[in-house]
Amino acid sequence: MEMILAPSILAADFTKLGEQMKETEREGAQYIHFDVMDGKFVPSISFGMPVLASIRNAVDQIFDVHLMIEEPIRYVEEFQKAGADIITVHLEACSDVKATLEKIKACGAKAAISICPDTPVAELEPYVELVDMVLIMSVHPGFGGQSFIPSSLEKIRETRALLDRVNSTADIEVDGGIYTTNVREVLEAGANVIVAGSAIFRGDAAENTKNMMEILRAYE
Ligand SMILES: O=C(CO)[C@H](O)[C@H](O)COP(=O)(O)O
Ligand SMILES: [Fe+2]
Repeated sequence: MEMILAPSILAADFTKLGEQMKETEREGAQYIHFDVMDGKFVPSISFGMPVLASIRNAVDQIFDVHLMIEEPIRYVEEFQKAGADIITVHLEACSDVKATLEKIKACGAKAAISICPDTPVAELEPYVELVDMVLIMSVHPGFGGQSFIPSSLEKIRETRALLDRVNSTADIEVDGGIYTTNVREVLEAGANVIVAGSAIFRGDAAENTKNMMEILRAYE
């Protein structure tokens, strides 16, 4: 299975964002992770469609858009048009999860579902056959730079067991507090898409990507 790195630009230096994204691309990061926050589902506000559209063509990486917004069904079409390849919505944020996932697929993007640290994996069960990816949050969504919550490892194992039964081709992405020091445990638990913000963009993005990719490739 291909191990994928998704650098989260939330932690990037926005005065040189294009160049930093290119550095991660040159060193082998296959995705760019784009965190959208609405100040309601999560306390903070980040960026939205115009920013995505403006950076979309700076790189050829897959744009992995993580919507931390209430009722994301309202915006999936606009994010797809702005350049999203994968759109992740939170189970906790949707009044109709199935309709939201179907709308993502209908506009031509890949659909993913995420759960917060306090939401049990069992709640994913009705939706896993509809998705291309499950995102397990390993921090409470809303901010970069937090510490990895250790109980996430058991949730990753449970999700892998669920997918083995229902949708074995789906990916498991994990997001929050992942560094070269703990990424091995996350991969060993069954994840194959790793989001990393601070670990990539604090310091030398090229060097950090290279080091993370070296670990990921050893698990392929
Ligand atoms: O979704 C997120 C926060 O809600 C971010 O993707 C995540 O926090 C990445 O940042 P870091 O690697 O610094 O923890
Ligand atoms: Fe994220």
